[in-house]
Amino acid sequence: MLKKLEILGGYDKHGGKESVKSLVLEKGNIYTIVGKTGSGKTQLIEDIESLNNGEGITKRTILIDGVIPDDSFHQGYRSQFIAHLSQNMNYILDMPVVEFLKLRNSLQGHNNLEGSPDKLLATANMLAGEEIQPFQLLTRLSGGQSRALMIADVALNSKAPVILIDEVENAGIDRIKAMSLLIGQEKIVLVVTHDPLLALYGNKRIVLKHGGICHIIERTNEEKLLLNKLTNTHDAMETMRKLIRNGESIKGVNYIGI
Ligand SMILES: Nc1ncnc2c1ncn2[C@@H]1O[C@H](COP(=O)(O)OP(=O)(O)OP(=O)(O)O)[C@@H](O)[C@H]1O
Repeated sequence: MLKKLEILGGYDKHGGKESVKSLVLEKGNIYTIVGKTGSGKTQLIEDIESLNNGEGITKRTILIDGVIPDDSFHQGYRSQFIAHLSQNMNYILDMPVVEFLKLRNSLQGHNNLEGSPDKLLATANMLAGEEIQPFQLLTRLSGGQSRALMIADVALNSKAPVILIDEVENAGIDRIKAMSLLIGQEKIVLVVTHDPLLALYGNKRIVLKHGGICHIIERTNEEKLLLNKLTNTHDAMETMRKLIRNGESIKGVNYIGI
């Protein structure tokens, strides 16, 4: 059972040593990864995903519970250790959503209740802006619906203790619900984001510059209060979005925080 993941600093794009020599990531925490375009956010996610062993362009080293994972770990367990939600859509079959989920469960031989097709669909629909119908074809899902399905799948079915998420803000899903769904599972969650609400949602922010981790910001009490206000604004916006989408007028919304 994973206790901690550790990133040992490597080199930035200019060949300088990263200011942060070691960063320990613990279970039950969300870490957001922030920085300008091209600062190396995705590269950091890739280093973690590939469990970089001091090589590659950044020369970072990823330790699992204090040690470099050996070859047998890479061959046998790595894919179950890390779940990566990216912009890519990996479902390629063209069949109704519910049939696909049933087929997948039977192929994997786990008909456990957690990931039953009905529960997975209901969970995905908590996140998707537009409801996914059970008999909708997979290839007809919108980007947001696909994303919602993948996040629900990882939250309910994946045993991976580490989750890497590359930019969910433009995915057309309720990003705060998605985060709370994932964080409820005692996992290490790393999220690349430019969104202040998501950034403040994390306990720590990993700041990148010129390809190197330059510092770690702990969320302050002031930011925590701000997060509450932003969450109220977000909830009000979501309610209004639904009303507008349904062709209704905006009334009776709780405007606290706006
Ligand atoms: N430490 C490093 N040394 C050398 N090259 C690096 C380093 N970190 C990142 N790069 C390279 O810099 C380029 C930009 O990095 P990356 O795509 O990770 O940036 P990003 O912050 O995710 O950008 P965006 O916000 O635009 O998606 C990539 O080609 C990446 O491989």
